[in-house]
Amino acid sequence: MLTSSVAPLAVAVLSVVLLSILWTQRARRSHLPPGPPPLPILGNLLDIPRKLCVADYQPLADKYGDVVYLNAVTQSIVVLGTYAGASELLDKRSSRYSDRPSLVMASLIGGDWLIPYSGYTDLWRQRRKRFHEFFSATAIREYAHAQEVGARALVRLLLSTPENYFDNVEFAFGSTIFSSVYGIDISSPNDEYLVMADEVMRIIKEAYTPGKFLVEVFPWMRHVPAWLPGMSFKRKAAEWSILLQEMRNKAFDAAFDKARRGDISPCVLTAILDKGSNQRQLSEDEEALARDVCGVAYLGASQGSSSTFFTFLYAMALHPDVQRRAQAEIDIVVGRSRLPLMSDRPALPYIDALVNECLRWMPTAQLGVPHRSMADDEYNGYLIPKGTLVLTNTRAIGRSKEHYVDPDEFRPERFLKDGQLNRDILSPRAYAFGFGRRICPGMHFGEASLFITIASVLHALTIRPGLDEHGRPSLPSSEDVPMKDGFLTYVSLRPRKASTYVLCADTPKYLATCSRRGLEPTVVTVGARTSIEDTRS
Ligand code: HEM
Repeated sequence: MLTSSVAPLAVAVLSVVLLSILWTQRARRSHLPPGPPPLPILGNLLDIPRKLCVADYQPLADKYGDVVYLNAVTQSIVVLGTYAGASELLDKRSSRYSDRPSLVMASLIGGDWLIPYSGYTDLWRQRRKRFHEFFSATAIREYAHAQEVGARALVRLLLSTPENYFDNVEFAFGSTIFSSVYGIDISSPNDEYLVMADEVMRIIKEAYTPGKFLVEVFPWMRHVPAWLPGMSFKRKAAEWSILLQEMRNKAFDAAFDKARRGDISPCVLTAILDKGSNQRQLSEDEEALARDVCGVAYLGASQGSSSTFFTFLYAMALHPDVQRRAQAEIDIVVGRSRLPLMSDRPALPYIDALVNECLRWMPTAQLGVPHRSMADDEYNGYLIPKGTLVLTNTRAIGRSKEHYVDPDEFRPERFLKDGQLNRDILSPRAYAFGFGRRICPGMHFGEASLFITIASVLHALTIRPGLDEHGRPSLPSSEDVPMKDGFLTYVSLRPRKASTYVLCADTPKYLATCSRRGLEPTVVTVGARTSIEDTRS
């Protein structure tokens, strides 16, 4: 009796609850930013460009505007196309937008300490704070020498094997960060630390590719035994976690040993040791933190600097006028008998402007690195739901007419006024290195490395278009040039005429040693031009 009278009431209540849920969801959806209409269940999965690369994404931006909303099954994605939008959300409201997407594979490979990928956690805050201490604008002055040595190593390699410039560039930036962090000099691309770090980079790329592993869609799979069919991801993760730990510890242990013996040049590790609670001794926690900070530096650094340098090479081949102007500035300030030094930087504003222009014209992370929102938010009347992945179209910002005149042109002088950097023009460091609490903590190091490497290479070499199969100069349009791959065959490097200098790691010391021992510095003839090269390494 009771049952028969309650049943209709229960059905009515349930219907009201369901309707109100549906109504709320619909109302929420109607406040979302514009985007392609979603399909049932899949959402916009089929609209999302496979690699979410900027060229594929642009038609969506052209159609739906500066804030585009996409939904991949259950994952909300927002792509911001203006500096104002990105700065408002990611800089000003940084406390709500500083998380990262969390991936099961990341925790299976033990990657919680990897600053770029970890969530907005206490562990991340601690590591990031420590990282910043050793890579602030002031702290990086300590590594100027290592950066100069790296730039010279690259010049030497490019003079001897210009056709291998791709590997040479990657090696030079990799070895520079290694010696800045661990005080370890790396003399060959086959060095075990470098090989290991590159392998780890490859693993990280694979492990952090969204949708690559089914376990990201069905997280319960992580609890299924590894020997069952379809569980190869678990075996992979176990192997990878060993490699990741090896990479974190091997160079650190070797450098730590050298530091204890006092047999190491100033580097991040020595700076950490000097700041430790007890001279050159670290507590267990301090040591774990130090291992993480040092390990992350190589992984963070390796991508940004070299891909911006490839942009530079391409831009120089395309714009010989810019190249000539940059070389003229270097020749006047530095002269032809030595390579540029970091201390020349204040007198080389055009080179600084050139670095800026490379970062603006083709930013490395063209859709930024995803930030994840931590609470519902509202922007320009649109709802940005909690858990949304926010991407920034940094390429569109760099090419925006709102900030730059003739934005598609490669013109470093846009950043200069009265021979100095013009602070009124939006600097690419405001977006090319990301935003807010997640902004790249290695930006000062990265910029300085680019400056000295670009100045040194321009001093020694001329960059020209590569040749096509008929031997004619050929350069694809910038739209067709991928950031790295496929870009190799298009540039050729030639030594500049009439420059003679010493290409060794520590020129004054080398010359002093030569004169003390009554030795002549080694002279090597390269192409049309004579240079003096240190053959010790
Ligand atoms: C031209 C060179 C570089 C460029 C263009 C660049 C760009 C970026 C970008 C776009 C991000 C993502 C920021 C965000 O999420 O908003 C980032 C993060 C990061 N970068 Fe760089 N970077 C460069 C050099 C370096 C160097 C030299 C280091 C290390 C010494 C480094 C270490 C890092 C780290 C650790 C993060 C993660 C920050 C976090 O998630 O909290 N980067 N970088």
